[in-house]
Amino acid sequence: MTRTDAAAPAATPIGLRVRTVPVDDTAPLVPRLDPRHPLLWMRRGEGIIGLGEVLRIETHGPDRISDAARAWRALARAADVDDRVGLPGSGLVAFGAIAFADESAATSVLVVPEVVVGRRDGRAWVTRIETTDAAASAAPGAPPQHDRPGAPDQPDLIELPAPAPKRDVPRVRFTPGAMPPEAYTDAVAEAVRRIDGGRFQKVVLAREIVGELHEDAGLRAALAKLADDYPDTWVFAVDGLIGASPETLVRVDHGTVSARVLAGTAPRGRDAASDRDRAARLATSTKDLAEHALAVESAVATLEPHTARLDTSPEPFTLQLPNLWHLATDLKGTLGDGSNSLDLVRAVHPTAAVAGTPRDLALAAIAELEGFDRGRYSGPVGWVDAAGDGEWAIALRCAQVSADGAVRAYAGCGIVHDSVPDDELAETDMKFRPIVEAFGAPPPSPVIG
Ligand SMILES: C=C(O[C@@H]1C=C(C(=O)O)C=C[C@H]1O)C(=O)O
Repeated sequence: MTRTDAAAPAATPIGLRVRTVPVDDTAPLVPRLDPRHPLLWMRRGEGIIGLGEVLRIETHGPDRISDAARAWRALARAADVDDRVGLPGSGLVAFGAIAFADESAATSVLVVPEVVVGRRDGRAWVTRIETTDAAASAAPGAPPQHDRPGAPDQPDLIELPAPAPKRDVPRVRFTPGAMPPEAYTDAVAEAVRRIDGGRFQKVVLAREIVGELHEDAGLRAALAKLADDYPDTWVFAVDGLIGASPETLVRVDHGTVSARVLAGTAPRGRDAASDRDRAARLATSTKDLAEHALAVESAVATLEPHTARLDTSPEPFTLQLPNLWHLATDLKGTLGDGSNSLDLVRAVHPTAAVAGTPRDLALAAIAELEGFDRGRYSGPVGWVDAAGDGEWAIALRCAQVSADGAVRAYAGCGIVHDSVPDDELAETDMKFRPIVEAFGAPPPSPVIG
């Protein structure tokens, strides 16, 4: 595995040989994941998994996204790609997870796997990636590349790991981490005071819960549960960051661009009637519509300069998830300036859905009032291909699992002038549900009608 610090002076880009072929395999993706180092991007059963690691690009600091974009362009340009499938996610891809804050200690990564298995539109494929350096340094006497099963010339001969049987989800007991509940409601009250004082319009404040994962447990069962319980979200795993996000930061596919903005949240009802009522109240709530409008404005303002055309769905709609309702707006357009998906990630991150409005004042308030490092929570997570196309979500409803088994999960809420601290705390509990249940814990609070 090669590790590249993208901020270092440009060295000769590493050569990659990439071959994608169609396969008949129709087995689900999740059981094939490497439980220790899962790489996953999936929605409604379709997507890609990565096995092994050829190289990673690591970046830090305020230029972490543009540095990664530059390093990726150089790598992709030098790659020899034979893609016989031509679907989003085939050919050369890297899985990425990017830190939320400029000053975060967390590393931003693009990980290039050795093998990618993908499924989309009823088709399946396998991609084999290797460095040409590795090919050149094959030991004397080793069989020629094309005779080895799984060599790039014959990726269809790759022996895929057998799907693993379903296992129980590992039990993790979560306790408050940075920003325990009392500190959170205090921070929300202080944010409301500052908003009322005219300092800014909206700030997103998050809190953390922490747990310990048994060293043998692996992450496959937790990911299987996220995928089963939240099929309509982006279920992801990149370098220990796992989650199920409903929010599409940006997708780029052959010159088209799309995004889904979420802001404004309500609990699900206890029965069908109260559930409908919850959704109807959310759709007409002045507080939530105002909070939502700020998030849409920020997404449009940051995407528009890169598009020839950009349309938004006319009214925010209510998006139903198993744990809550969101207000949602879809954006769709065509690219106008040759940007790739990482360029757009750089342009839109952090949106008002996870930072606030105005952005700079909101970020300063987050640093002061939250006071902990969000790591990759609320940062971009997704994948990019050789042409720069890709799919990126905002890393929400997620946890970062470290090599030592420490699990840190995060959830936050947009605070506006009429936010009520206890309601916001309850909303974070709803948002923690996917991840705490994926780790075998009971829901943190009952769904109220
Ligand atoms: C910040 C989070 O979610 C964001 C905040 C929302 C809100 O405040 O209504 C809704 C969706 C997300 O954009 C989170 O899940 O941690």
